[in-house]
Amino acid sequence: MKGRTTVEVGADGVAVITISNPPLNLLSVDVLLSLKESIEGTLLRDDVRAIVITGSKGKFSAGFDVTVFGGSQGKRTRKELGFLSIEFVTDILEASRKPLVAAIDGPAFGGGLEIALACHARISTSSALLGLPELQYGILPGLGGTQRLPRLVGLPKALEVILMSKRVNGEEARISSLVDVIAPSDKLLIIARQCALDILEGRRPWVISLYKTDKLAPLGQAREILKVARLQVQKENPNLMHPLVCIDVIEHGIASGPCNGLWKEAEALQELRQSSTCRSLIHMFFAQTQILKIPGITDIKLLPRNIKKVAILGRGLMASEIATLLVLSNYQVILKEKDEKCLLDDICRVKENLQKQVKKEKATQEKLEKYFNLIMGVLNYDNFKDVDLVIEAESECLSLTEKIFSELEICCPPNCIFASNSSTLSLKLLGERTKCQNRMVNIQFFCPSPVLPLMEIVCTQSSPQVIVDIIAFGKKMRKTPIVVRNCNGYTVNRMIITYLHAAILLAERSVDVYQIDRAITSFGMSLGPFRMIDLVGFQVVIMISKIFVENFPGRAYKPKLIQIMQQDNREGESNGKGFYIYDKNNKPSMDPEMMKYTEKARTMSDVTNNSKLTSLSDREIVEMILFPALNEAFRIISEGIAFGTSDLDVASVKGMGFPAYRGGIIFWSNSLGFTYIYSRLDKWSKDYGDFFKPCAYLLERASDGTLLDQVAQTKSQL
Ligand SMILES: C[C@H](O)CC(=O)SCCNC(=O)CCNC(=O)[C@H](O)C(C)(C)COP(=O)(O)OP(=O)(O)OC[C@H]1O[C@@H](n2cnc3c(N)ncnc32)[C@H](O)[C@@H]1OP(=O)(O)O
Repeated sequence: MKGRTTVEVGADGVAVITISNPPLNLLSVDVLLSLKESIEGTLLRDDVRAIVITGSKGKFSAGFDVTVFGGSQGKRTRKELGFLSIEFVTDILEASRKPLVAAIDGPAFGGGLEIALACHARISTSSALLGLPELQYGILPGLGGTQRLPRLVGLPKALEVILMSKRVNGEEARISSLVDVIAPSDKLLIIARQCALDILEGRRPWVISLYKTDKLAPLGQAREILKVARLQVQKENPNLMHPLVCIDVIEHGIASGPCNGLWKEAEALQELRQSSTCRSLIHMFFAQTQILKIPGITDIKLLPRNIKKVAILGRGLMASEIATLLVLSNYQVILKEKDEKCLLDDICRVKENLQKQVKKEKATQEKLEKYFNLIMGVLNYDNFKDVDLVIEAESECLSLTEKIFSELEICCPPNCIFASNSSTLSLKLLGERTKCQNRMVNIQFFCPSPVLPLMEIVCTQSSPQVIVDIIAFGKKMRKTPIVVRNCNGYTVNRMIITYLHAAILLAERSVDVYQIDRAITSFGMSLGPFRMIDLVGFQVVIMISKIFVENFPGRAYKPKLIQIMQQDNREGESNGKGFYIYDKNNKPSMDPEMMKYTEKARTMSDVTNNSKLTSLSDREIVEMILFPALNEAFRIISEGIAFGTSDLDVASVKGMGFPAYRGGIIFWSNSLGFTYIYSRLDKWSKDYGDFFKPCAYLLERASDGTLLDQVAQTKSQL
């Protein structure tokens, strides 16, 4: 048996039942059966007057072990379906004739929180974290959460928590009545016991969440709220069914009564847990825990050193973007620029970026002042004596950067980490020319940063300690760090630039730019390739394309289209004109002049209008654009640049905007089959050139039929 519950009865007549399945007290059928047995046992004992449920070692329960979802368990009978949620949680736990109180510390997620919701009161520490994150796994709360939460906190708040998988701390939970009392950790059990006795003796109400009605709006009003929620989720994720199913289940409970709602919830869970969306999202969950298991680095018990002060060597836009990210995570920042004017421009941009946070209600004006005071603008190295990390975002020129790093070696403390943000310079060459290669890394951020939260840490001779420090630094900035080995063009850029080049290749051969963006976003990418080029800026894409063509002359595509457009003063969103035209609120609209540029590019490339390409279906467009990126991903794996295929799955989702519900680019490719991918690329390479030529590694996989990353695969097959 994995996990169990223990019972301790005190002299006050209160039984404390503790869920124990370390480290997170995850739930399983075994744990729930043990909980059922413990509850039934205490209900029978005359010396027990009331019951407190808690979790061992300060952790209530992080919910169900999600490895039980995503498989295909066949059809279940109605009785089996409702067994845990109805026969146990509702009919035994919530219906208990002795009061039950949940004492919550640490995580109370998913099924863990749902058990607490069925108790007659909840006592929590202020730092506990509560949430129903099931939608993140393509399922819905399945132990009554869809019915009890709206009745406890009201429909709008419940929708916010469930649909956005929002985690709230104890304090926030108290404000919304999800929690009844806040208690310090060391008094949690004492207060919970007292609360249970208070309920028994009528000093506190005996609340059965499932039958509460005071927080529920009348049916008509509730339907209006649910209608808005449906529109919102359809707008945000048109390809996903499960959020809509969840809303239907909530509505069913409001319209037909909570017991009917519980049955509908159980049936929906059974259906959703077998979906490919569920399998893919669970794979993503494990891939994210996998990426930071780096042999020889994260498994040698190194503790991250505390990075407090960060210096940025400026280069306009990027320097101010990084400075904004840093102050928002409470780092002290020194921003160094080459002259007063550039410094002033950078500082103004940081201020503007921070103001946007206030506009979006992500920060208050008061906090903004605090953040802003964390920045010091300088023109020399005088204040670099105690910096922990320097991020060089100044030069893309090797000799200049080399000079900067040798100056830094003199001005900074001996443990200071030197990071470059260059997208083009060879970290290896740079390292070899300085004395500090063991404390040197490259850090890549991805644009637009709020949509693409990836942080790529590129290392050559970097010491494990430095990598561990930078991983912790990235996490503190709420980034998803992945660690890769150094290579020309850098890992994620290699996939992204191939993806963008494939789109340009099609556009230069008459496929409509806007049809491409539509097909790609319908597939689920957060941005179409042309919208992405506009956002990143033509200048950057041209620069990275150049590096790519230099480094991979045999297979790189040489795009003409963006240069032609740039000559016509198109830079992307930054100057309001790119593949789209932008209004003053940066809202894009299609540009009727686009054809002019694609025709010119076609003439320059000497390619003719190809009727096969102009009649491509959306699916064919998606494959012609994503398979080359996949091909590049296979090369990256075969070169040993990534530590595991999970890195590329996470990188594609967090750095390219690949849909998480397809499990990342490699997981998706496993589902399509390598023989198919190989045959498509092979055919296109004969028709349109070596850009599409399948790599040797893909040929091997197509021949022997093995899946990639068997370990991650098995873990997610559940
Ligand atoms: C029927 C019900 O309605 C359905 C449900 O209950 S769905 C489940 C809802 N629960 C969740 O989503 C919780 C997800 N977990 C988390 O957010 C975080 O693990 C946490 C905040 C609880 C703790 O974070 P942290 O202390 O950093 O630990 P973390 O490294 O993430 O996890 C420790 C290990 O537990 C695993 N784990 C965490 N939650 C898990 C879960 N729900 N299922 C399976 N494994 C889980 C992690 O993969 C990791 O495994 P590893 O040691 O092999 O790498």
